Amino acid sequence: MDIVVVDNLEKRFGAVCAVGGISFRVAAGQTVALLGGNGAGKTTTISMLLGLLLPSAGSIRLFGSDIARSRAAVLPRMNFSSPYVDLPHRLTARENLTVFARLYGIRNPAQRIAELTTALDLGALVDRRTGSLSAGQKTRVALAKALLNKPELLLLDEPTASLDPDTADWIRHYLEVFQKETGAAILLASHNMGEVERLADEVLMLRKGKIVDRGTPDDLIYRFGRQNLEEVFLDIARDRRVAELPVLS
Ligand SMILES: Nc1ncnc2c1ncn2[C@@H]1O[C@H](COP(=O)(O)OP(=O)(O)OP(=O)(O)O)[C@@H](O)[C@H]1O
Repeated sequence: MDIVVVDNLEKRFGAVCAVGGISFRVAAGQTVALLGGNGAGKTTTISMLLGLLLPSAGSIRLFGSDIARSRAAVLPRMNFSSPYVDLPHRLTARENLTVFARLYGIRNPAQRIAELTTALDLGALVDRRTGSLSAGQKTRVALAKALLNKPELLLLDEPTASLDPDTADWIRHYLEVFQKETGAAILLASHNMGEVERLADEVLMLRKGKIVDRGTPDDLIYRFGRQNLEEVFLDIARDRRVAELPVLS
């Protein structure tokens, strides 16, 4: 079952075309990754799926409903994590999680927070003020926030940003387990190619708001004749640089 159906989605900011007519689907239990350089349109796409930005054109269907008409019905079934959205600094991590648990109408917030505290190893952090946590610690609290309502659709913008390699690795493992247990659909934006290679069933290569290539990580690596996704990404990025070089007369 398709949880996300995006059709010809566009977002313009004045003269800037941030997202230029992209179409994709994410099925239950599937992870789709948005990959692209700085400014390619990943965050803008995620913001439109969350209903934080209105598309300039195109449509977004989530759980079979047009988000433009049924945002209130679909939002409780989804959640997101982004390093660009800070939780209030003066509250402890537990207080922040409790506020969000209440917003999501979770029946037993204390129990759910305890589960996530164990799962994400937050025991030493959860009663500290959020503003006093390191970037990597905040990332883990943000992930706990994203998992509070056991979302059927999880939007992850750089989910392992600022995490050391060991912590990032077990967070990825935890996301895999969560998806296996719940059948959640995941849309992931990441600059970490190893992460995308490991987690994604399909990769959408974005450049200047357009999908310039797509496929499974293995398919892309094979077609580009490369060893890994990082090399594929560099091929695509370098094409762009060549195309953007000024023409010398
Ligand atoms: N509010 C805004 N007003 C004007 N332009 C914007 C706005 N938000 C994004 N843009 C522009 O839209 C384009 C896409 O930005 P977006 O943040 O979606 O890229 P991204 O792929 O997430 O990049 P990064 O990897 O750097 O996070 C960029 O050119 C950016 O400057």
